[in-house]
Amino acid sequence: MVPPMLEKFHKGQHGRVAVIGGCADYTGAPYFSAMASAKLGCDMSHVFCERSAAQVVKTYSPNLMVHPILPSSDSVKDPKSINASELAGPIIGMLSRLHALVIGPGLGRDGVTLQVVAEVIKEARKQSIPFVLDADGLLIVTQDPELVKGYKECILTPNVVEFGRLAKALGIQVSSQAQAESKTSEDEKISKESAACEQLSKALGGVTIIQKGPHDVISNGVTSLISNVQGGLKRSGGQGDTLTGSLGTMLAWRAAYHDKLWDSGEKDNSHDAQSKEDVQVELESEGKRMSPATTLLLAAWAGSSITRECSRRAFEKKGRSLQASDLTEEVHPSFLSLIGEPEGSSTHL
Ligand SMILES: NC(=O)C1=CN([C@@H]2O[C@H](COP(=O)(O)OP(=O)(O)OC[C@H]3O[C@@H](n4cnc5c(N)ncnc54)[C@H](O)[C@@H]3O)[C@@H](O)[C@H]2O)[C@@H](O)CC1
Ligand SMILES: Nc1ncnc2c1ncn2[C@@H]1O[C@H](COP(=O)(O)OP(=O)(O)OP(=O)(O)O)[C@@H](O)[C@H]1O
Ligand SMILES: [Mg+2]
Repeated sequence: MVPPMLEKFHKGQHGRVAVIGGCADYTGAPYFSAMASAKLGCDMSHVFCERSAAQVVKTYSPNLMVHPILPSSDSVKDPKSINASELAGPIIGMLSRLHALVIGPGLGRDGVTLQVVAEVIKEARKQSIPFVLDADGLLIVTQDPELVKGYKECILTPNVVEFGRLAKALGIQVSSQAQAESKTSEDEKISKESAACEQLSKALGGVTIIQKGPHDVISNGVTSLISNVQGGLKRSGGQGDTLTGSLGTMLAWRAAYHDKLWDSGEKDNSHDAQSKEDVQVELESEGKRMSPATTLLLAAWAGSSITRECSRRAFEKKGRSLQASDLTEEVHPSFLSLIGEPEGSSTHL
């Protein structure tokens, strides 16, 4: 699924990813997310943020393209009477040029902003653009689950608290951590946790969920995986942003794989994997193209594993002083050690 580095490619073909987030309160989250996308290897990394955040994010890095086009109560005349779809126009106008969106890092909870982003989600879905929803973006789903229900090109990345809120909104019973802890074996504990994730994914019509925690549980409602690559021991804020950015690039690469941007040397596959068994066969066999359900799980697993490896490496160097920005520096070495350059890549001239 990872495109090789070839001389024939032009700018943008390795991925155009946009992060929607960044407001007066939070400027770090969209930066960490967009930088993870860029450092993993996408060609163009955009941030669509509130105007008060834009200059700040730009000063963190000249590599990002930062657009102050996300409205808020502070930037509209009358926050009580807005036309959300009209206000979403400038962002919607850019969607057709993007391969993937990351919605939520540092978005904040301003009413106008959330209404506008809900319009962007509707349009992205209409255009079949894959997206990741995190942080305050998940609040939009908690308030209106129909926005994503049944959309197979989307990944939600809730932490423990966000997972609880989503489960409550959808009427799903989540066993408390204490209940899971009380299970005798590790296997039993994991199966209890993946059951809740699987149920939530089913209730949302098969969206993919990465439930973050001591290990990440990934489920599309039919197939569940556990990502248990060793992580670090420091729980600083902002590590979830490396996850969303990495997922953005993985989704862009996945789109390139399905669009046959390069000859992967695999045989065409007319069977569209749906069941757990089908997905397993595709994951274990080589030489045949994978189906979208399989590649989405793989993208989720890769993003999760890379983030945990970044955290482990950064913790090894920095110990308890680890900050989110330390993970950013580990994205490429983590990619190389977990995945590596695909065959056929010309990484040296
Ligand atoms: N540097 C930055 O700009 C950062 C911005 N962030 C943004 O901050 C906003 C709010 O995000 P929050 O994550 O604080 O969301 P919430 O405001 O919903 O707070 C969640 C709370 O749950 C707690 N919590 C987390 N995991 C827990 C667990 N396993 N058990 C018990 N409690 C747990 C956290 O300490 C936090 O206080 C989002 O927009 C987010 O993107 C964060 O991503 C952190 C970094
Ligand atoms: N106990 C843990 N052990 C190892 N890794 C963990 C642990 N808890 C979380 N992680 C990892 O840390 C990353 C961020 O997860 P976390 O639960 O902190 O998300 P978050 O609260 O949304 O973070 P953020 O502060 O960025 O919003 C994920 O990759 C997750 O796998
Ligand atoms: Mg978070």
